[in-house]
Amino acid sequence: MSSPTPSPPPHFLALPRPDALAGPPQGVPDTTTVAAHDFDIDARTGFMPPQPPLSRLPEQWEAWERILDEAIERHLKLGTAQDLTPVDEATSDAWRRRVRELPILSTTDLKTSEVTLRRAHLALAWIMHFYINTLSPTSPLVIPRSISIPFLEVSDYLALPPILTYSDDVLYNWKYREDAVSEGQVPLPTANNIAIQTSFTSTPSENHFYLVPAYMELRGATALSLMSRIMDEAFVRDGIALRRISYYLVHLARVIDDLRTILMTMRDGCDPEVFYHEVRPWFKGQDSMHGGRKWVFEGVGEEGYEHLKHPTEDELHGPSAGQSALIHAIDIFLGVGSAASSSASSSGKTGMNFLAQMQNYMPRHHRAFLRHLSFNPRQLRALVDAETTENRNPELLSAYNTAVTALRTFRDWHLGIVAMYIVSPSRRAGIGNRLAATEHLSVEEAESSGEKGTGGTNAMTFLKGVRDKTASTVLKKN
Ligand code: HEM
Repeated sequence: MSSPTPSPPPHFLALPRPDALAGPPQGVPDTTTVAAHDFDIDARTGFMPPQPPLSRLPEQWEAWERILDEAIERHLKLGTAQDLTPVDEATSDAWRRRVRELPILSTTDLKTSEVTLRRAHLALAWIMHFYINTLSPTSPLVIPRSISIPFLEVSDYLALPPILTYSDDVLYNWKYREDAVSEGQVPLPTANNIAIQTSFTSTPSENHFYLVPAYMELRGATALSLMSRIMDEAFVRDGIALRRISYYLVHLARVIDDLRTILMTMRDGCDPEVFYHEVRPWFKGQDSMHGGRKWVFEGVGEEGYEHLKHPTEDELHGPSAGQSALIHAIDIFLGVGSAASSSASSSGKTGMNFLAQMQNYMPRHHRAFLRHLSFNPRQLRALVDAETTENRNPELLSAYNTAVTALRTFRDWHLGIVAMYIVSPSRRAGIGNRLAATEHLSVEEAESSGEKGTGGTNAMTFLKGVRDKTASTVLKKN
């Protein structure tokens, strides 16, 4: 007699989340992200995870955590700092020597959990940026094998570039404030209960610099749910559905206005001088290096490491909020040319290609979401265009244009932030200082000299271009 067929296990989506450290039991899919099957977006927190990211790797990789702690506790100074003393240099030298002496830890067991991999990417990225940016402005930029090998492997598993990304300093870099959580309770993250886990300088300005975009991401959850509702109504597309779309679009415009208001709270806690001179230089990618020096990832091409590939130039831009999937999603949804046409495969360092390139720096589920959004067969702009011919549905036209204009205004104000945090401090610093040539040019000078943003763009020209593209997305009807 044959044995009875075992009853099917409960659907994996109904299973409890596995322990982030232990990973899922054998044969059970990893559901440690909220909805890895569904773009890892949470209806309440948007692109931010609804539970705090892992704050420390399991014991096996404690050496990375310890060396990162040490860099932070010793307040390592930038190799380009004007006030660098011989003691500072010796402290950084000793720390870098200890990094080189670390064993090459295996990354195989990290693969059991997405959240563990994320923490590994974060830890290794911060260590690498500490390492590179404490070097003197003329040193060769060699990332030692103890870091380069595991970092290239972890980045490969996550399909991310091996560099600090927006997800490492914002999305997965928060914890609950100690005074905000009572025992046994796990609240949702809000602007009132989160703090930052890791920073280069431990200054309030740097913490605030990461918190503001985190607050924006949380507010952005409403934008994502409005988009989803609008897409449902677009499917129905009758008179009532069009009226509802108008209503939701006006609501979306208000949410974008809120994002702008939150952006401007940057001024409440981030000092432009501290940001420009002490925080921003830590973000430098390969393209912002003094003297155009290239980064070398040790181990690549060596025997036993044939699986490692040296990152390309396009994979070594420093972190930028241009990597926030939220703003890209709004762009694509409203049909702003910049992002709507991006396929993340285009190359090139300037203009709209830059935004497409930035998608490669986003967590892969979010990148997949943007791709999904851009392939939506019922594109909103085309719908509004078609439904408002011959003066029909003026309410819909106006609602759509209100949302686009809110986004354009957001970008106007963002330009103001860039002026305040990059242009003005660079002017005050003067441009006589050639040592920090890439950091000390005004935007006008930058435009003519090719000064770059941390993401490697000719910052102001690029940002104005995207703002103008947004402005030209407004639908005009005669
Ligand atoms: C002190 C604060 C900020 C400064 C100095 C700043 C500066 C810049 C710069 C220079 C760029 C050009 C790209 C690059 O090379 O990195 C950029 C792009 C961008 N930034 Fe910011 N940024 C700040 C805060 C924010 C925040 C909080 C957000 C919100 C998520 C944001 C959203 C964007 C977006 C979406 C882009 C891509 C261009 C666009 O879509 O218009 N920025 N930013």
